[in-house]
Amino acid sequence: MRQYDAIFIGAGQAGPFLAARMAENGLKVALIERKFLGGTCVNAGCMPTKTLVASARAAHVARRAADFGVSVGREVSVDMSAVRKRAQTVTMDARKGLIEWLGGLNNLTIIYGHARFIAADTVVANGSELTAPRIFINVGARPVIPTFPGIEDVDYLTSASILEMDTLPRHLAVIGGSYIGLEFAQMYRRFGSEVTVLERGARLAPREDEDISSAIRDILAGEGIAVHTGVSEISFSRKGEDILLNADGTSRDVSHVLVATGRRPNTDDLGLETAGVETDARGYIQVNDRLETNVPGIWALGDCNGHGAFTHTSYNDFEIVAANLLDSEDRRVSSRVAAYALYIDPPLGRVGMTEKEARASGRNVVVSTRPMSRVGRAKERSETLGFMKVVADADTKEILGATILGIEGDEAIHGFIDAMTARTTFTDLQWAVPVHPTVSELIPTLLRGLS
Ligand SMILES: Cc1cc2nc3c(=O)[nH]c(=O)nc-3n(C[C@H](O)[C@H](O)[C@H](O)COP(=O)(O)OP(=O)(O)OC[C@H]3O[C@@H](n4cnc5c(N)ncnc54)[C@H](O)[C@@H]3O)c2cc1C
Ligand SMILES: NC(=O)c1ccc[n+]([C@@H]2O[C@H](COP(=O)([O-])OP(=O)(O)OC[C@H]3O[C@@H](n4cnc5c(N)ncnc54)[C@H](O)[C@@H]3O)[C@@H](O)[C@H]2O)c1
Repeated sequence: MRQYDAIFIGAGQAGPFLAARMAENGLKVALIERKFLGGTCVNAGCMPTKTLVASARAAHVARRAADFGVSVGREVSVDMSAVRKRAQTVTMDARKGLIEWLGGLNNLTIIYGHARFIAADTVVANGSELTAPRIFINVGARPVIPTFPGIEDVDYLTSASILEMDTLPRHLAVIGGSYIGLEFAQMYRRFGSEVTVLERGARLAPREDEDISSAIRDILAGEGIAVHTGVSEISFSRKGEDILLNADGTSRDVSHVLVATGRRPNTDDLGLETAGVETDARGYIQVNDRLETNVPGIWALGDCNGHGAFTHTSYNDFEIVAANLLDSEDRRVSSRVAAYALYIDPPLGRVGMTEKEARASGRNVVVSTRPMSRVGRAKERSETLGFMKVVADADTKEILGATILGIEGDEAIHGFIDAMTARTTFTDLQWAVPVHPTVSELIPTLLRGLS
């Protein structure tokens, strides 16, 4: 039995940073990873996909070159092998950086293998038993594959396996019209594939407000993506080299299928029952506001605790636990302002409540919207699709949430993230003097629309 001060299971976007802090503080730490350091974000998530999104945007801009008075000479084509290589390079550089950094730390041992609890303070990995008074779980999540009839007979793709593609699909069907599905749908359309999106919900990105879902649909349909919502019965069969996709009685002959119907936590083969760690019905580890599980000495960070499904929320979990354990602070997950982006182009930047959530809260809600066609930066770049919207409490003047669907919306939303984190009222911001010509310059005008 090997004795440590702390054991980390999974090297995602929280564990390695906390492991490093502890090792630097002189604690003896084991970091167990069954695949690659950096987890989903580095190896099969944010980094490769945003690199691919950038390639797809380059193709899109090149096709629109004439709109800017620029000639590119001949028809734009995409070398999928070079596109894939570029994404792999970004991933490999990041992974290599982690291997060098973590591998060079004193007091930190990296163990490659699947870890499983055999007691509340003991795990087994690669046949060795390791014990520690503190165990941190950062095991992430994986794609959910619904039991569609015939799915096992076809070589469907997931968000991970599609990253290995180095040829262009003739026709890509995307099942699931949310973050993963929409990013890949637009990307492959821009690479040159025919793309069909099938979403079970009544609209795309069903968690967003209806006006946002509808604008997203317009953006994607405008690029020639076929969008079908409210789809309930999906089945598959083989048709020679192709796949016959049947959805609500309509058959489509497609060359590839991407299943992007959500993710589930990697908590089903972890021995959590043996350790006595509680999960909810969907397998998410139950934690309190300080990310402690019901078992003293065991914490859960990142996607597996169900309090966030993003790299920045996982990293913030690290910050919370590090502050509480190493810096004598009292940080809590409930003080986090929820924010994220959807990386279609133009992107969707989001923070806080949707309008629907704000109205359901029973507050006296005021809303202001402005189209991106009012933004100088958008006009100058000939990219005026989308709009911005802010939702506030008319009584307290609190900003409850904001959305920027439009060029640079993922960056401009940070004005709202910062304001909400600082609990600034909208009246304080209405007379800010922004820089011209930026996307953010319309924000004071947007806020003046609240009163
Ligand atoms: C296609 C895609 C695109 C995304 N894009 C974005 C984006 O643009 N922005 C964003 O914020 N988020 C994005 N995400 C989400 C983001 O990748 C995750 O939220 C982020 O990686 C945080 O995950 P984590 O720290 O919980 O664990 P992960 O990064 O998932 O890492 C968990 C690690 O644990 C390991 N592991 C699991 N079980 C065991 C075990 N029993 N023993 C040993 N090791 C184990 C796994 O191999 C893995 O390496 C995207 C996700 C996907 C799939
Ligand atoms: N930009 C980002 O930050 C980013 C990008 C990609 C992924 N992610 C993370 O990955 C997570 C998973 O993303 P996701 O898009 O797979 O999941 P999701 O849960 O966001 O969306 C899944 C979609 O599939 C639909 N769906 C479910 N079952 C279906 C069925 N049988 N037929 C048709 N449609 C069906 C759902 O209605 C939903 O719209 C997200 O929660 C997010 O945190 C983040």
